[in-house]
This record gives sequence, C-alpha cells and structure tokens, in this order.
Amino acid sequence: MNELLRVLRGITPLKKEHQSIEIAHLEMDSRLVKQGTLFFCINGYTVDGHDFAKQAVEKGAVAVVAERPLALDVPVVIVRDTKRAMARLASHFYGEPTKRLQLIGVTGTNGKTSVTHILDTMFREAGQKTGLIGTLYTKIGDETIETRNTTPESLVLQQRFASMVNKQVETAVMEVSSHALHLGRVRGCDYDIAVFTNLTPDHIDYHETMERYLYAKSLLFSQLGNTYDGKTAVINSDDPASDRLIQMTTADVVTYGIKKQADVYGENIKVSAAGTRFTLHVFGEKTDVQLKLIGLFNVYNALAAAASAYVSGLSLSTIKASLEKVTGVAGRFEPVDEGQDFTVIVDYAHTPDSLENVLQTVQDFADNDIHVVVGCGGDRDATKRPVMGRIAVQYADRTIFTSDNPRTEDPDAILADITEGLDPDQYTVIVDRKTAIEQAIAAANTGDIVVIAGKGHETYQEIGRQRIHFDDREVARDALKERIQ
Ligand SMILES: CC(=O)N[C@H]1[C@@H](OP(=O)(O)OP(=O)(O)OC[C@H]2O[C@@H](n3ccc(=O)[nH]c3=O)[C@H](O)[C@@H]2O)O[C@H](CO)[C@@H](O)[C@@H]1O[C@H](C)C(=O)N[C@@H](C)C(=O)N[C@H](CCC(=O)O)C(=O)O
Ligand SMILES: Nc1ncnc2c1ncn2[C@@H]1O[C@H](COP(=O)(O)OP(=O)(O)OP(=O)(O)O)[C@@H](O)[C@H]1O
Ligand SMILES: N[C@H](CCC[C@H](N)C(=O)O)C(=O)O
Ligand SMILES: [Mg+2]
Repeated sequence: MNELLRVLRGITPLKKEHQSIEIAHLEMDSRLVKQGTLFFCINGYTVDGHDFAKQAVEKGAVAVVAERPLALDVPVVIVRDTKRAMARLASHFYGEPTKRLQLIGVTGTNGKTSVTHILDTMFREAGQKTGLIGTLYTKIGDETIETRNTTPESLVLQQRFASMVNKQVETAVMEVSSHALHLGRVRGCDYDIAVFTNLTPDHIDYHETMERYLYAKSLLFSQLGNTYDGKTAVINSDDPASDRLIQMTTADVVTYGIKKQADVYGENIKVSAAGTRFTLHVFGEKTDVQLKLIGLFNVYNALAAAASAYVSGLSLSTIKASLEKVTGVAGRFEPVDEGQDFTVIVDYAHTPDSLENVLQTVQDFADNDIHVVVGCGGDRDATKRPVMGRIAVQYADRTIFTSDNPRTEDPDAILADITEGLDPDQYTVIVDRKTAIEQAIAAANTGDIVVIAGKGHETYQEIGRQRIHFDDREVARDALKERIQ
C-alpha cells in the first residue's frame, strides 16, 4: 500500500505495520467490495460514502480513504478530497493506461456521441483496434459494456482504459460531459486530442449559469497540458465560445467550421433526405464527401472528426472513405420504416439547439407537413422547456407535447412549463408518450414527416423512481404496422 500511496502528497505517513498491506482492488461502492479492496468514501449527492465504510470493511476492505477519521479496524488514510485522491490512485494503480493509448476526448452540448462514433469508424477503417466510452455504451474492440453515465467515474474509467491497453487498443475515443469535468471524473486522463463541438443552453439546473457551464467545458482544454508535447485542441470556430476555449490551452489548436475561416472546413453543402454532400478542405487538400448522415449539424460533426483524425495522422483518403461509410448512430436521426408513404424519424434532440437543428433539417426537404412529438425530462434543466416548446410549434405543422422521462416531477407540471406562453391552438398535449406517438402516426398523410424527439436510443422511461421498458422506435413501428393493416 505504501507504493500505491506514494503518489499522494500531504498525507500522514502510514504506520510501519500498514505499509505492506496488499491492495488488490479499488472500489467506491461498498456493495461491490471484495477481499483486499482499498475503499474510497465519497460524499455524494444522495448519500455519504463514509457511512458505508464499516460495511466495506465487513466485506473485505483492507484500508479506507476518507475525508475524516473513522473508527474502523483497518487503516484510514485521510485526504482533503477523496474524489481527487481516487482519480490519482486509480490512474497509478492501473499503470497510467491513458499514457499508453492515443486518447481523444470530445466535449460540447450536442454531437459528442455522433462525433465519437464517426471517429471510431475512422480509426477502425485505418486498421486500428479502438475503444469508445460514451452515452450508448463502452466498447473495447467489439466487446460492449453497458454504462450508466456518459462519462463514468475516474475509477471505472481507469479500469476500462487498462482493459483497453491489455486488449491492444491503440486509440480510445470518449465523450466528456460537463458534469464529469466539473466533478473531476476525468482527472488523470492524458488526452492527446480534445475536441469541442458547440455550446448552447442545457444543464442550467446543474451549472446554474452559462458562464459556469462554459467553464466546466473549458477544463478539458486546460487539462490538455501546459507543454508543447504534441497535444491538439480541435475547436469549432463558428461557435462563440471558441475564443475562450482556445485561450484555456497552450496546446496546438486546429479549427474547423463552415462560416468562419478555419483549418478544416466544409463548403458546397447540399442536404437532402438521402444524405449530405459537401467538399471537405483539410489544410489545403480537398475532397468531395457523400455522407449518409443527414443535416448541416452532421457536417459539423464530420468536420470535427475529420480534423481530429487528420491531426492524428490518418490520410485524407481514409477519412473520406470512413465518412462515406458511417451510418447513423442509434437514436440519432434514426428512420423507422415499415414501408409507409411518409417518414418517421426518432431523434435524441433534448436541448433547444438540437431540436431546432433537427427540425430545420427536416423543414429543408419536407414536401408536406411536419409532425413533432416531444417533451422534456423531469429533474433536469427547466429553463429549456418553454424554449423547446416555442421551437416545436415554430417548425411543426402539428405538435404533440408529451412526457419524456418525468422522473420525480409531475408530468403535467413539466408540460405546463413547455407550453407556457403558447397559443393553445398550436399544439395538443397527450401526457402518455405511447398514445402521443400513436396519434401522431395515425394523423400523418402521404409525404409528411413525423419527428419523435428527446429519447432517441433510450429503451426505458423513468416515471417516479421506476424505470419501465419504453422504446420510441418500437412504439412507432407497432403504430405503423397497426396503420398498415
Ligand atoms: C449528480 C451526479 O452526477 N450523480 C452521480 C453520483 O451519484 P451520487 O452523488 O448520487 O452518489 P451517491 O448515491 O450519493 O453515492 C455516494 C457514494 O456512496 C457509495 N455508496 C452508496 C450506496 C451504498 O450502499 N454504498 C456505497 O458505498 C456510492 O458508490 C458513492 O461512491 O455518482 C454516481 C457514480 O459515479 C453517478 O452514477 C451519478 O450520476 C447520476 C446517475 C446522474 O444522473 N448523473 C448525471 C447528472 C450526469 O453525470 N450526466 C452526465 C451526462 C450529461 C450530458 O451531457 O447529457 C454523464 O456524464 O453521465
Ligand atoms: N453538432 C451538432 N449540433 C447541434 N445538434 C446536434 C449536433 N449533433 C447532433 N445534434 C443533435 O443533438 C442530438 C444529440 O446528439 P448526440 O447524441 O451526438 O449529442 P451528445 O452531445 O452526445 O448528447 P448527450 O450530452 O445527451 O450525450 C441529436 O439527436 C441531434 O438532434
Ligand atoms: N444526458 C442527458 C440526457 C437527457 C435525455 C432526455 N430524454 C431526458 O431524460 O431529459 C441528461 O441527463 O440531461
Ligand atoms: Mg452523448
């Protein structure tokens, strides 16, 4: 244990008889403790991990890291911040795995899942074994592991990276949420490339102001390092936050965009229902690209990925080939097709900006009416609700407001926030999401587009503290079959 703890500064030296204690595992959840574990007491939002230290010891913890003295039969190492100590010890315990991989972190309000998947396709196309950590899952090569958070806690992260190193992964791509940055989950991650997609209102419940939200995002760029050692920040120069983020890092900066001058840019963009065409310019070279992905926002995602891949040494021909190969990510602009004569799209838009982007895209090629089914999650940023309400009715010919994941909030109260200030003639409220989707599909005519927004890939609905099975795509498919019969 002495060897492990030596990386921590400012702790009381271990007693001699404790120095040789063998640490076989690190754990922050008492329920998962095994014999030989070093247990970290984390004071969380719901409970205080210090209250579970005794249980951890009963289950086999041989030492505990805590923020205050605890009466236990095992040594208690006192630190100022257990989360910080946990990140430090985890990266050391697992052999600093991120120094042995190319690590790319992607942050921003929207597009993280999309960009990480495009990058994953690119590195695979280049013949590399890849790892991916994000909203949908963690992937190591072709093995998929379920995850609860978009960006897991440091302990889990370092363990996953170690597993990637063991399995000869060369490049790992991960989504880095603002929560993770603020809570220090990614301390100890040695990023080679940090990517910024965009910053628009979301998570104000957590960060309180846009300024603090931006500050949290900027931590990824300050974390890139203070030395000129081949690290690169890849920044969307069309986003107003770009200057601030560029200032936060001394790493090399590569910009991408469409509107302003950038190192990597797209032009001649043509969006259609079949895909998106554009000319990709990368540091003076150019090539035409035919994306299967739809929408201007996906050009941004493609540019972010292209710039990062190019920086890491992939050729323009590999970049082009993989961009053309990328199919949609689950729940992102995902069509549900049962042979009907109108279009149904399930999309994870759960922020004002993403909803507007998706509806704008749909409007650009819609021949007939646009129907939208949308709601907002409970126990989450309430300020986005009326804004999303206004956006929906602005673009749609027929809007049904419904429940997303109400969680512990009253669904009617969430819907009242969404519809605040709207003309009641512009929308219908159907609290039950299944009924809302069924009605939207029943009302669609030839050539219409039905957008079901907010839950994308999610296969559950959280009502109260319960999670029930729910999948927008399944419900839509059943409704389509019913209609066709
Ligand atoms: C607000 C928040 O971020 N909460 C995270 C936090 O939970 P918490 O603070 O409530 O934890 P807690 O239940 O109080 O437990 C405290 C400690 O006691 C321990 N414990 C608890 C019970 C027990 O019996 N024994 C025990 O030892 C726990 O293991 C933990 O170490 O720590 C957990 C473990 O890391 C996270 O899973 C959890 O994320 C929850 C699920 C969450 O919803 N987080 C959201 C806000 C979030 O982080 N979202 C971003 C994506 C956002 C986006 O961009 O879309 C993400 O990265 O996922
Ligand atoms: N670059 C972009 N700009 C704006 N909107 C986007 C962009 N890319 C995707 N979107 C929209 O945002 C939704 C979420 O996209 P994606 O899952 O890639 O983002 P994310 O940042 O991973 O989100 P989350 O923070 O919830 O994990 C998509 O379904 C689409 O509607
Ligand atoms: N990671 C996002 C996902 C939101 C998805 C939406 N369906 C909701 O439940 O609000 C969040 O936790 O804010
Ligand atoms: Mg995501």
